[in-house]
Amino acid sequence: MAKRKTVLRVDGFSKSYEKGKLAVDNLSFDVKEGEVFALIGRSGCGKTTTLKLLSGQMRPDKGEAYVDGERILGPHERLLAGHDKIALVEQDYNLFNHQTVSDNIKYPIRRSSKEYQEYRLKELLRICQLEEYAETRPKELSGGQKQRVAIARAIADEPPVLLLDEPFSHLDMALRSDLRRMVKNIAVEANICVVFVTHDTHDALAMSDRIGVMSKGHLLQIATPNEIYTKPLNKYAAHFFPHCNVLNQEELKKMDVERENGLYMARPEWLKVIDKEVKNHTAKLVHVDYFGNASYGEWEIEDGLRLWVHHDSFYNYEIGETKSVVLIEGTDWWKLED
Ligand SMILES: Nc1ncnc2c1ncn2[C@@H]1O[C@H](COP(=O)(O)OP(=O)(O)OP(=O)(O)O)[C@@H](O)[C@H]1O
Repeated sequence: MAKRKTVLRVDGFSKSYEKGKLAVDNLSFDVKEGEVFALIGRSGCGKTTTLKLLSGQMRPDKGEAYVDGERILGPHERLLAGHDKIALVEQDYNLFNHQTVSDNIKYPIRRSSKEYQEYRLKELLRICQLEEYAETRPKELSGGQKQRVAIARAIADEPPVLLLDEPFSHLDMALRSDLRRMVKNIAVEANICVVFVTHDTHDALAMSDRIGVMSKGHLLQIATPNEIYTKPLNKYAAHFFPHCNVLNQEELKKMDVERENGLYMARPEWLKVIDKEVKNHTAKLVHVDYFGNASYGEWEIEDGLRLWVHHDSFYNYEIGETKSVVLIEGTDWWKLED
């Protein structure tokens, strides 16, 4: 595959609101053309502040960002807020409710020729699946449709970078799936690099090429969704995905697993329930989280030692039932850093 060029480079961003308390702490990352990059992390870890620094709403105390090699200016260096090369879609969409969808989308390119405006509008209505709503006003649209208009308007002027703040937080599961696909298509088709912040680990895993895990203002780990899921750096990154098993050396010993001191992780899919009795692996089912297409069973191996196990949709275990829980072949406990 051809090497993609870096479009956005963030170099050592730091920002504090209060003296001595860094909201963003020496943050560096880069995003390539056509790439979707997710920033995930617990509430208050600095995700929104990072987007505000990037979108030019706020000035970093330290550090710089570059788009196509050109330093982006802070709000104190510009007459108008924001950047032409970086578009931000905020959670509340900020659409013009008294104008039609078409007028909203054409707003950023209103100074271009009429021919270009019409050509671009047609293209954006198609990409964002809004053709039938061209003459509708935003107040008559659903949340998902409004989100699509906001994205179409943000990319109208062909910015190389698109920032999305919690893009799908108001939407139901079916719509989220459609929009994830749309954003991914936009990134590839228009060669835009997309940075989005989210609390939703499904959105991050399903949509991004790489994920940055933030903690207390800094980036803990940057990796592909698969690496983040299977090889998280530490307990914080591991627990970002629910139903995660993190055990220490002593706990592993109870299952005859000998390891050096430290913490170890196994995803629920790495474990399975078998009928055969296996010494030190017998477990009682104490709880089930049911999701329709699958479920997660909490199995108690010893008093207090519980493991989450992924069950497929055909499981028929009863609470209180005793079986054995073992690792599936080809998987192993993953060592986490402190
Ligand atoms: N305007 C502000 N004044 C003072 N402190 C702020 C301000 N905005 C954010 N903070 C603090 O900065 C830190 C980072 O906040 P930020 O909103 O960037 O986090 P976040 O990861 O986006 O959180 P969430 O997921 O809840 O939106 C937090 O400790 C927050 O309390």
